[in-house]
Amino acid sequence: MKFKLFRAPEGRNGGPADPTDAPRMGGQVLPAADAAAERQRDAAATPLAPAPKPAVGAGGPVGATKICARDVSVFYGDKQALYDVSLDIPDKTVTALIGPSGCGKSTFLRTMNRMNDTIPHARVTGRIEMDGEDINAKSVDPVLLRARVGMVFQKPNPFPKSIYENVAYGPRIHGLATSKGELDDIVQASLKRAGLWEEVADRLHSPGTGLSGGQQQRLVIARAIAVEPEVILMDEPCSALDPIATAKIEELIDELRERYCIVIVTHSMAQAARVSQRTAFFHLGRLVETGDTEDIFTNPRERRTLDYITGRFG
Ligand SMILES: Nc1ncnc2c1ncn2[C@@H]1O[C@H](COP(=O)(O)OP(=O)(O)OP(=O)(O)O)[C@@H](O)[C@H]1O
Repeated sequence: MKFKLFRAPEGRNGGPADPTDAPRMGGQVLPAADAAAERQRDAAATPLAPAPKPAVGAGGPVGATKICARDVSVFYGDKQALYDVSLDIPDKTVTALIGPSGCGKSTFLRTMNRMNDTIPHARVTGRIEMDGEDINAKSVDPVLLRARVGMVFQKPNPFPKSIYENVAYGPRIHGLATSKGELDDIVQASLKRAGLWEEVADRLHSPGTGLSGGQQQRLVIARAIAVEPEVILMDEPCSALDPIATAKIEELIDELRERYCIVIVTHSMAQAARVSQRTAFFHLGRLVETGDTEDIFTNPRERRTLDYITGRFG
């Protein structure tokens, strides 16, 4: 059962990955730049890149455009954090947002489910459409939007409730199950899809906070999946995890992309190369370049992208 994103119908208007692991793609070893991602250095502002062309990514064909951002700027009070970003995000694809610290990756990620609305003094201009609908329209209920565009944060944040309740909470408040049996099925299916079922099946009523960090992150992903999202936003989902837990989440991301549109912010060049089919490079609040991940890492158009992925700044 699906719930509606909009309150009323509206017309169409409009932790690092393993640091020893150099990014690899198509058998080619790419420049290791993860260490450099920790460093910061200013550089000149960059021109706006054109919207990306549909293309075939490293891991297979990318889907049709799911989210379309046009001329998106974000201000925190008087300070502008994002400048006229135009980017098409394809469905059933992992899109990685990369760039040095403070370049606006998380700010842009948050525009896609209106999380910036929750930040005092944050103001968003421009237009963002999901399936052709303006997500900032007055008729859009941000709570429903955030169920359809789920978010996973850097630090796993399970509710202080049982594993079962963590996953059941969303479907219950959104009325996605009509019986306890149906709710049980949703919980089980979500935990399975998040690759956690085998590990927690015998302790569903234990606290979610008692799980390991990697398990907690998979629980949070199960929680997001349980309300049938179409898009999953991930803000450095592995940065608090060890390499083994990171590898599990990366495998999971690869599986999830068959069903969802996934956007991931990562500081790890190796991770972006491993998990994404599309990459967008941000610098100083501007989108510098976007394209197939393989192209961005092996043959970037912009000098600044090359300098970043080869660790000349970060
Ligand atoms: N809530 C906020 N209030 C004021 N300024 C903010 C806020 N959040 C972010 N900023 C500023 O906006 C700019 C972009 O920040 P953002 O967190 O989006 O960058 P980022 O690329 O995700 O950085 P990082 O990789 O370090 O997480 C930075 O200058 C940051 O200081």
